[in-house]
Amino acid sequence: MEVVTFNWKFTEFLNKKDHFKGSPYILIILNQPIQYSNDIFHTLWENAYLRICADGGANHLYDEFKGIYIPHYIRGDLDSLRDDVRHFFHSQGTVIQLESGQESTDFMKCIDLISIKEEEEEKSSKYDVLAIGASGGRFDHIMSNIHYLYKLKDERKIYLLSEKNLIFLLDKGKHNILCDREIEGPTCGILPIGVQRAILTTTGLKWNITNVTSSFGVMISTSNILINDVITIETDVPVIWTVELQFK
Ligand SMILES: Nc1ncnc2c1ncn2[C@@H]1O[C@H](COP(=O)(O)OP(=O)(O)OP(=O)(O)O)[C@@H](O)[C@H]1O
Ligand SMILES: Cc1ncc(C[n+]2csc(CCO)c2C)c(N)n1
Repeated sequence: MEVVTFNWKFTEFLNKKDHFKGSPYILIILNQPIQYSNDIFHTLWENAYLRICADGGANHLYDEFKGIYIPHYIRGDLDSLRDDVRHFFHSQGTVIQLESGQESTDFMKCIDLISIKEEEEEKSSKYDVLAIGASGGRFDHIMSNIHYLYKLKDERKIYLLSEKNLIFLLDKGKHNILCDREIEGPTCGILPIGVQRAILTTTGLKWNITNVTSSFGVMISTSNILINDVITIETDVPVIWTVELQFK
């Protein structure tokens, strides 16, 4: 069985010891306060292939950085984008796209844009997405952001990144997660969201399990602790991996 490896190497990436050599990613700024230090945000921004604000995400970018960072696109139903922010970014060359459908969120509308760009570029592979601001604030928004990890799991890798958490989906199968314990951990969790139950086998954690059934109302692994740099997880259905982040 194929083993899927996740390797973010946050420290190397954020210290810019090395130019980012991972797969190219697209940065989506969601409508939440941007809580990173300037250095970290700068690195996330600089290394992105394309930068997109989901509607009111642009307000935060503008308020936080006073127009230093100009996104390629602002997209959404534009019910959150302030007029002063719209005018400023428009004057700086940002493409502002109104998509008024009320069946999908502005996050999803931004991902639709990425698919459109990939078709235009006739790309055979899909860009990874790094979405910031996905896990704070409104619970329905947080769940919707996680829902899109499931919906798009066969299409591309999406990472939800906040100042405190990294969240991504593990599809059914075997995974090696290479953790950078300078920044990731100590706590982590495996969440069988959207499935009836998952049968899990793990190594590298303080509380490992072997062929154990995990489901809400029975047992879920939260407040677990990384004890190795490499965590292995085997699951028979998709589950959510979450790890605490402590940026120094
Ligand atoms: N409080 C929040 N917590 C987590 N994610 C959020 C939150 N607010 C917004 N987002 C994310 O940012 C995106 C853009 O925000 P925006 O406020 O424009 O939302 P929306 O999709 O128009 O939904 P709504 O109209 O219900 O607010 C959302 O689609 C969502 O992914
Ligand atoms: C069953 C159902 N529930 C809620 C919505 C509303 N909704 C979902 S995404 C979205 C866009 C937010 O900008 C809105 C308004 C719907 N359409 N269908």
